[in-house]
Amino acid sequence: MYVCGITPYDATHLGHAATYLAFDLVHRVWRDLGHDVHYVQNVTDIDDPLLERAARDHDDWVVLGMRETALFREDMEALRVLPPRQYVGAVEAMGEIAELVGKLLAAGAAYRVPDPEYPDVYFDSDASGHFGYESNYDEATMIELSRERGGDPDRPGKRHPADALLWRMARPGEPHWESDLGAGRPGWHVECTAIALNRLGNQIDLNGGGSDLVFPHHEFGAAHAEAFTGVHPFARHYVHAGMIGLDGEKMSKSRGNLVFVSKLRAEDVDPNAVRLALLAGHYRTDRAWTADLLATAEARLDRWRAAVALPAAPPAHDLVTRLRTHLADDLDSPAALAAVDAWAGEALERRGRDESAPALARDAVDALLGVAL
Ligand SMILES: Nc1ncnc2c1ncn2[C@@H]1O[C@H](COS(=O)(=O)NC(=O)[C@@H](N)CS)[C@@H](O)[C@H]1O
Ligand SMILES: [Zn+2]
Repeated sequence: MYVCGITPYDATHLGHAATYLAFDLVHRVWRDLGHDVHYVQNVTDIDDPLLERAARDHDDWVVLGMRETALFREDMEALRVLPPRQYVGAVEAMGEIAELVGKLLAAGAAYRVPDPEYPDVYFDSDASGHFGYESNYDEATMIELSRERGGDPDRPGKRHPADALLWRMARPGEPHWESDLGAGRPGWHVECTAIALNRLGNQIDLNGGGSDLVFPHHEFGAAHAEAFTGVHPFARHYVHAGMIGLDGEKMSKSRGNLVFVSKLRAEDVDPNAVRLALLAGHYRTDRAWTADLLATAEARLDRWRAAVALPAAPPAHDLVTRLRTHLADDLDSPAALAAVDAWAGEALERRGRDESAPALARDAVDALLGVAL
């Protein structure tokens, strides 16, 4: 499983958290089924948005990235997200990224624009032979989203407007790395392709992220991999989580309407309540963060904790079965939470005589939902 990591600034807002919680459910379900999950995640610790934020705040971009990456990992641990087996920064993977770009260029899957000053390397969207299958967007949409999300469709000399940058030749004042391609730095998508291919192989089970990664990021991630390996599809499943909003707007760095996990933690909000609040909505649904959502989750957490503290309760075996069934049904966490509500309600109202039930319920909620009672 390759799940795209953060671009390390403005970490960790509740949108990030919701997306990593979605893939934490996948991770837990697969481990519950006995799979030895090889989970890899990157950190986009070199890219235009990070450099822009560092410049805005007169911050060193390396220090900003390290600080925010540390905060992100702390927040993930607080939310009881199981860590990936490998957590790889683009900067530390620079050699293998440049190597992949060189191979794509040598294979004719990439080209340099005829710009004598900056002959940047672009990927030819026709190179994989399957371009567009991941998003299924039409060309106009692709060009629009490319423009909105870091692409440069109007750049003269590109074979196709949406062709993605693979290697940006060094500009004055910009960080750059020596390579056979000349000094420069990588495009966004190829960073993830190199890190995933080199650790997970030519075909993976799941490539995941939020829905704003459908295009261009995961489309090109797939196309770069497939053009290089000839193996299609790169990922058997491309899974995208819905957007968390605030006051009707998507929670995003550009809008600055962010609620941070670390701020809630500093206000002594139990991270398990934050986790429950985000799991109360289906992972693919665009949904809002509200104070009410958190209050409801806190009450739910208290009730669940009271139930598992009982000396005995109704048997919890079919609760475990229900949790597994609901999560197997496209990660239906709302139904899973309702199943625990039902068991806890019965335990608190009518008690029960099974002395092993409270511990079984507690362990199942911990293992499958990641919530500590
Ligand atoms: N409001 C939001 N709701 C849900 N998920 C979000 C939201 N904003 C960002 N995300 C997701 O959080 C993850 C990290 O986003 S990010 O920090 O912008 N970083 C990146 O998208 C790239 N570093 C991926 S290689 C991505 O999967 C993104 O889709
Ligand atoms: Zn990525």
